Amino acid sequence: MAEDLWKKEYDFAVAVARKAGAVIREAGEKEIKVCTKSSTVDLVTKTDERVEKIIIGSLKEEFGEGTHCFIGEESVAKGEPCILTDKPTWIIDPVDGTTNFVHGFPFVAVSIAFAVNKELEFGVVYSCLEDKMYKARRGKGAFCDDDRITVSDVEEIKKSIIISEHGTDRSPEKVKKIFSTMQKILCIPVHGLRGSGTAATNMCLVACGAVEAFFEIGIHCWDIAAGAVIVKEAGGILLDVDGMSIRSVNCVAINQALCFGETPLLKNRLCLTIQGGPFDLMSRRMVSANNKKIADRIIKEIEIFPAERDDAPIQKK
Ligand SMILES: O=P(O)(O)O[C@H]1[C@H](O)[C@@H](O)[C@@H](O)[C@@H](O)[C@@H]1O
Ligand SMILES: [Mg+2]
Repeated sequence: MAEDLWKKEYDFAVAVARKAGAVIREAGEKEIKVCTKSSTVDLVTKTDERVEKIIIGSLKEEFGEGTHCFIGEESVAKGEPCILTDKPTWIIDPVDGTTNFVHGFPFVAVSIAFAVNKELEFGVVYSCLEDKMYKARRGKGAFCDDDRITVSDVEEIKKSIIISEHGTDRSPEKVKKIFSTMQKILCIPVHGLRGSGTAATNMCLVACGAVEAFFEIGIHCWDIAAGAVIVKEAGGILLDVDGMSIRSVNCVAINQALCFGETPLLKNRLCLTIQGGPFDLMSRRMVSANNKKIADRIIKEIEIFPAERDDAPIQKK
């Protein structure tokens, strides 16, 4: 019988995600709930680092040191490289929804993905305060616990709920673009705009059909790697917002745009359209949706801002 490739790693990832979720819940009980809210919010929780160490330690113990590579949010924050090679690689966000966790806002997820030859083989997202285990293996469907999940069949943008996040950057120029995008999408109009505070959970909500699309500019590979497999295996689509293509050229408008920058009037005359490109795990931009029609419609409204690629060379300080 053909070997069920990576099944052992997948099953172990589910078990480790559940173990990590229990640690997060216990930390919430011990560290968070016992404090007054104001002191909690100031708490710089070390739970993220502790949980990532538990996850990576368990994987190394099970599969051997040096067998696999690791990309973990906390390890990268400490200077580890964020480069996806052909080697079997774990991509880990130990606590997705850190701000939610500190506030006791009930959406916190453990996100564990596994890639080989730069292809995502499986993803596991454990929403640990809801006790929901979302999981998917490439080519084998997506599940929440033992139930098969599929994306929504809605095609009309006006019947859609779109989910996104404003991230952690509060620089005025980025905040302006983020909220201008959200305003344009809301006023299409769509049925609603939501945000759970964790990208991984947002993508699982796309996969189970609760919302039609999730997008975020500035997101990291560890936030979305597992959710990407789950959305795709649930029948959804993943795109990069890869910039503008000019449908028709108006030279005067081009010159004006070069002089004055793009304005709404010019954008129309320039007939600029933002196209969705192939999903790029490291690009810091992503749209996941139930279908291309919904994805393309919201991509048109997204105002991109630059975000250094996750796999960009580390600048020597
Ligand atoms: O909780 P994180 O692992 O930091 O990721 C969050 C991020 O903090 C938040 O700002 C949003 O970008 C969410 O989509 C991420 O999951
Ligand atoms: Mg995260």
